[in-house]
Amino acid sequence: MDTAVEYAIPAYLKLEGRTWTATPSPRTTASSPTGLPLSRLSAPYYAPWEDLASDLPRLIQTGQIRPLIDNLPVLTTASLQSEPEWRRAYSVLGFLTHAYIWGGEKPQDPLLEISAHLGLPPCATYAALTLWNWTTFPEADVTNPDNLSLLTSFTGTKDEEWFIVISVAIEAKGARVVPLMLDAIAAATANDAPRLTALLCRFSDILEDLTVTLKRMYEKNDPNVFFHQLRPFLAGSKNMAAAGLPDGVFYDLGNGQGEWGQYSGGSNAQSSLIQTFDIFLGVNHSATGDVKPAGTGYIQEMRKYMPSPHRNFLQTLAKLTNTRRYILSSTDQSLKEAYNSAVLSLSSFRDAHIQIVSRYIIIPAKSRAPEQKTERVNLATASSQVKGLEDKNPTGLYGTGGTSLIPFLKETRDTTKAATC
Ligand code: HEM
Ligand SMILES: N[C@@H](CC(=O)c1ccccc1NC=O)C(=O)O
Repeated sequence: MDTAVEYAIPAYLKLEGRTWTATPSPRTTASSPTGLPLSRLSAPYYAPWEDLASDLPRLIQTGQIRPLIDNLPVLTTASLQSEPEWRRAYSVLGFLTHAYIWGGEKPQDPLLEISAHLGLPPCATYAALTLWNWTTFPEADVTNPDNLSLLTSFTGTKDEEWFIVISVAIEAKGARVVPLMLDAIAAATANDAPRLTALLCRFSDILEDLTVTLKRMYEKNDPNVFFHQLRPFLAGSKNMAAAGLPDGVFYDLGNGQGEWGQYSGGSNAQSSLIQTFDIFLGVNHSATGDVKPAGTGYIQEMRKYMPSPHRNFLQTLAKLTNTRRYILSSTDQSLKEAYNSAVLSLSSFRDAHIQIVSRYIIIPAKSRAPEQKTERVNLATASSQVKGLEDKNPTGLYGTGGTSLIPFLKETRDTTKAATC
């Protein structure tokens, strides 16, 4: 296996500690694999959390999850030692939180502390559900979703597993692009147009390969299972009045104290990968997506739902990137062509994604739900019933992040395309 370059997240994190100006040797980010997400907190102290997490589908289906979570002891973070342990704790508590809210509210101090430690909000983000929630076997090619499996699941279905591991495989493949982009920035700085052209062509090839992996979503994730069984659990607590959470979720701090919070649900928009590509190519989505506070778009807002090192990486990359400026001022025709096809490969990725959203959300939302899942369906479509939003979106459908899906996704696709020169 191609060592740690293939592990998206470790590669990102390793880049954190570097200065990014010099051309890295292709293997500097690959020297030592950081390893897989921790599959279990080994300290017996945390067994109450792990035992519920490992049996989640059954406990949800049999209606036992709420009383069991109510009776959980309030554990402290004192026994969390390594960063992988903090991440595992975050992932497990993210699952328990959403299982409690949607499977039957009361996340306690540890989740607030753990999320503060990681620079994440106290809910099931993409990091909890995806980045820190998979495993594989020794020597496996982690860019192939067939080799990946899930640690914690809401439904216990293959469909849920496939939905998540497709993203993990994309992260792993996408990690290869990170050193490539840094090389490209260095090439632009050195006024080396032929090298920049070659790197942009490789960028396009990898992006096309990511689209192939994205389209594998259809293989083992049934749209009806996704929409009716899984998706309700991914929903957040923001704009969820119609689902019965007018004020969001109460975070109990104990001794009668607490506060209400509203958070977006989990979404791949909370992955730093695609945003890295946008920043590198100079695609600017700042006006895209209608979220408060005014002046910041949804894509920008979603950075708050990323682990803080990812957020910092994006910020630094935005300061460093010079490729688009360099290409615009260049007269080199093959460089411009290479840049345009890189941009178009990213907009094709977004096109394939829009088709997936039609298949997995728009179509199932129109069809009738299986009998026993009626209540779940209400939850699945609840965000579309939020008062005041219907008029803006005739399809009545919203992303887990609360955006009106298709118009928003088409806008990000069109903004991408518009970057061609
Ligand atoms: C069944 C599978 C999927 C469905 C139904 C789906 C649905 C959606 C929806 C509704 C949004 C709108 C905003 C939001 O809710 O955050 C969104 C955004 C997004 N999704 Fe997906 N998604 C799926 C899989 C993926 C995968 C595998 C990726 C992998 C990279 C991905 C990448 C993104 C990105 C980057 C955004 C932010 C918008 C953008 O940058 O264009 N999605 N997705
Ligand atoms: N925004 C999507 C959900 C989504 O993309 C997602 C949610 C949790 C974990 C990973 C996700 N994305 C991709 O595989 C939706 O509206 O259904």
